[in-house]
Order: sequence, then C-alpha cells, then structure tokens
Amino acid sequence: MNNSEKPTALIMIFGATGDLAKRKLFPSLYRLYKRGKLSERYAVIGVARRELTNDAFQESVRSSVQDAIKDHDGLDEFISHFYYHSHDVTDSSSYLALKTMANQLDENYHLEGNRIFYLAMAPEFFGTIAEHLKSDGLTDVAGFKRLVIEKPFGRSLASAKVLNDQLRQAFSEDEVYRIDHYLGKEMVQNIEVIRFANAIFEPLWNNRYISNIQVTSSEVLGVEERGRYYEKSGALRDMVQNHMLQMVALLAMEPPIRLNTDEIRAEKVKVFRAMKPLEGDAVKENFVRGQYGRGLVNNEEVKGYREEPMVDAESNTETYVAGKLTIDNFRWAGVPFYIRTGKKMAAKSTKIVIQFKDIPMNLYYQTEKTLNPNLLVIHIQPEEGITLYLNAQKTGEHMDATPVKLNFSNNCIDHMNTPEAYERLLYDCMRGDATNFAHWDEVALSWSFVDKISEIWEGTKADNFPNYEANTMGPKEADELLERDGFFWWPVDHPQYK
Ligand SMILES: NC(=O)C1=CN([C@@H]2O[C@H](COP(=O)(O)OP(=O)(O)OC[C@H]3O[C@@H](n4cnc5c(N)ncnc54)[C@H](OP(=O)(O)O)[C@@H]3O)[C@@H](O)[C@H]2O)C=CC1
Ligand SMILES: O=C1O[C@H](COP(=O)(O)O)[C@@H](O)[C@H](O)[C@H]1O
Repeated sequence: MNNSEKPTALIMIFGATGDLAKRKLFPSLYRLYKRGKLSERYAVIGVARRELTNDAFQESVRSSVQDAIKDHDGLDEFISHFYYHSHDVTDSSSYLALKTMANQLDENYHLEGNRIFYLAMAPEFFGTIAEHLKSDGLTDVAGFKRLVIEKPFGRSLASAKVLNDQLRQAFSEDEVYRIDHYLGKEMVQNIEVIRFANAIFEPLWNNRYISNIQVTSSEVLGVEERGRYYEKSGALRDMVQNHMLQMVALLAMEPPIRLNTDEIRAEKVKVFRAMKPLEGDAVKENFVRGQYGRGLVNNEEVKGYREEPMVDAESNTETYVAGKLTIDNFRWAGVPFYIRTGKKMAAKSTKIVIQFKDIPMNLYYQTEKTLNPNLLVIHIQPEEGITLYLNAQKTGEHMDATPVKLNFSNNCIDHMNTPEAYERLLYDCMRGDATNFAHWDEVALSWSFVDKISEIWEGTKADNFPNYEANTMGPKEADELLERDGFFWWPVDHPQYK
C-alpha cells in the first residue's frame, strides 16, 4: 500500500449524529478529500435513530466541517456523497432497508463492494450491530469489509473477550480495526522512526545507557459532560489501558525485522508479555491514583470531580494515574518506565522524556554543581517535535559545562499542520493498513495488566480523595514514586524543557 493510493469504499458510520462523527470523522474525511486521498468513488451512509432527510444530514456534515476547517473549497461536492438512514440498531427489521441502500450506492458509485463499517456508538451496541451486519447480508460483498471499533474495547479482560467473540462471529481479526487515536498522532508514529532510523539512538536504547523513561499525558479539561461514562471507567481504563501502554510498547519494543503490520505487532506484544504484572502490595508500591478537587484557574475557583454532572458525590473514581512499569527482558531490566496521566492538570501536554544515565565521572563539575543528564524529549502534543539536551562548554568558562538543546519542531519544518490522528487512521483503514490499530493480543494483554490494578482500587475506597487540586500536576504521592528511585518528573510545561 502506498500513500498516493485513492481507495474507493462505502463508509457506514453508525452514530452519525453523535459528537465523535461531528467533531472528528466528518472533518477528517473532508481533509482526506481535500488532500486528494479519497477517490471520487466514495459514499457515506450516516446511521442513527433520529429522523433526518439526506439534505438535513448533509447540512450537519457541512456545518461540522465548517466548524473545524477554514478552507471549504469543494464542500458541496464532498457532501453530495453523504446519505442518511434512520435506524435503531437494536431493531432487527431495519437492516434490510440499510442493505438495499448500501447496494444501490455501491452500484451508483462503482464502489467495487468495498465496505467500512465505523461504529461510533456506545460499545453496548457493537455486538448486536456486527451480528446483524452478517445475518442480514450487509457483509456479503465482492470487495473488502472492515469494521472500525471505537474505544472503550470492554472494561476488563473478561468483557473485552465477550465483545471480541461477538465481533469475530462476523469479521476476522484482519478485518477488525480497533481505534487507538494516539497511534494516529504524528509524533507517536515518529517514535519508531526516531529509534530505528538513527544510528546514534538505537545503540544507546537499553539499560546500559538509559536510566528511566517518563511518559506524561496531562489534560487541562476535566470530565466535562462525560461523567456517566467516566465514573465507570476512570483514568486507568480511559487512558492507561490503551494510549499510555501503547506508547510504552512503541518505546520498548525490539526492532521489527520488517516495518509491516504483523512484525510490528509481534514486537509490541512481546513488550506487553514482558511487563511485570502487579499483585497485592505491589500495586500500592508502584501505582498512585488521584482525583481532582476544586482549584483555581485564572483566579476563579473551578469544580472538583465529585461536583461534576453525573458524578457520585462520594466517587471513588480516579481522574489521575501515575505508575512505574517494569519490563522484564534483557534490554530493559532495571529501567523504570514511569507513566502519568490525569484530568484538570496544569498543562495540556503529551511528552516522552528519555533520561540517559549520568556519565561515570564528571570532569566538568564546578564544586557543588551537578551536570544535567542527557535527555531526549519527544513532544507529542501540543507541540510536535524532538529536543535533545546535551552539555557544552559555557561560553568563556573553560572548565564549566552548561546545558544546550537541539530542537526540531515538526510544524516549523513542514510549514503545515500535520494530518489529524483520525484522518490518518481512516486513510489507513481504507488502504487496509492495520499497523496503527490495536491487535486483539495487545488489547487482551494490556487489560490483564490493568485488571490487577483496578481490582485492588475498586476493592478499597480511596479515603484521601480528592487528593490533588485542579490546575496542578497531580498528587504528591506521584512525585514520591520517583523520588524513591532518585528521580523526579521532568516538567512538561517548563520553558526550558520545551
Ligand atoms: N466523542 C469523542 O471525542 C470520543 C468518543 N469515543 C467513542 O465513540 C463512541 C461514540 O461517542 P460519541 O460520538 O461521543 O457519542 P454520542 O452520544 O455523542 O453519540 C452517540 C450516537 O449513537 C446514536 N445512537 C444511540 N443509540 C442508538 C441506537 N439504538 N440506534 C442507532 N443509533 C443510536 C446517536 O444518535 P441518535 O440519538 O439519533 O440515535 C448518536 O449518533 C463511543 O464509543 C465513545 O466512547 C472515543 C473517543 C473520543
Ligand atoms: O481517549 C481519550 O483521549 C482523550 C485525550 O485525547 P487527546 O488526543 O486530547 O490527548 C481524553 O480526553 C479522553 O478522556 C479519552 O477517552
């Protein structure tokens, strides 16, 4: 598959009147169209319960594109390929009408029987939809059929297995595309290139030279309107089981023998298998949970988590997680991977800091001064780039060293916005490239790691909640986690570390 391909397909979006479709999917499809990555032979059927005409649906697509993107050239032509089918996915009788519509569009647009079913709906519907797609013949096509599944993929290993079995009745593993939108981010995809295309990094990428790795994904937003979902999820299931562990896997995996889907996935799976499971007291020693309380943002007091809509006033749900992961293999034995993620924190930032070991003997210390360790920082968002921190001679001071940084900013070099995660992932799915989607084995192993922690957390009330103020970087226990090992969190928003 190459990047100039213009795939042709019928895309059915279940949940087409929802937030995800409006904010992410329609604008991403439009961007693909604008970049010339969508063949003229495409059609989209939006599915949801509410009654809408095709015209009204097309207008809603128009306004979601206009809200997200300034340049609207060609929008009329783009939306003319959109159709709407009002349908309750639990109602068996209406799949046949959907099939008739799909077959008709297939013929009109010469879509070669290629179909993508995108489930942008609550997960309780995934199994039913997949079953009906098969039993009512929507998957009997001459071309490819692919199922795109949004998160959450279950809420434990057991529930994920049930869901997976349901999906697999209708689709093979190769046809299931489990979205993890972090895998669509430019700089997450860049981890592989930074590691495997640079002779200066790969030889150092191990426990001889790296002292610890820190992965932070902090959010300024709170739980907003998603209290109902979040109460049952918490940060561990919402962010750690998927995005955080996926980033760790990309950082820790062995070089694949080829850059293809199967080889990369196989290496990631080995990382998950090498991740030391945490049992009993080890959970408390290695993982910290937090929940935001009230705090000051721009001098105004903001709500604590327990005061948010649809949140229990005594909620035990964590909005913050910090943890220390141990990867038990030859490359990583003895190197802690620290992760942290949380809501209502002081900065919106996703960053990876690779801290190299101190040199054996520092010739450039001036008495009490310490030399800064070398750091490689991968900026995932909002900035995209990499920074390498070195030490160099301080101007005019012969025996003194000072930190210097080598900076690469993606946005400055390319002079363009990099494609949105959903845009890349949609394009990959249309081309049949599943590399940046989560394979079942990865999902299962990451759930089995996370389940051990959630069992303990759900079984014990966090009596210190809320334990961090909104607009801070989390509870003090997260700092202590690193201090015990002689480290500290490198600040994500400090100008020196940008
Ligand atoms: N929003 C986001 O940013 C993100 C969302 N996700 C995931 O994406 C999925 C969708 O989320 P989101 O868009 O926010 O959800 P919304 O609640 O905004 O939308 C749900 C959609 O499902 C439709 N729907 C609900 N019940 C039925 C039914 N019985 N039959 C047919 N259609 C139905 C609704 O339309 P109608 O009421 O007209 O039927 C609506 O279009 C979820 O799995 C979520 O976890 C994942 C990451 C980010
Ligand atoms: O999957 C999710 O991710 C978002 C954070 O995504 P980002 O791209 O803005 O970093 C998070 O807010 C949400 O709770 C979670 O479901």
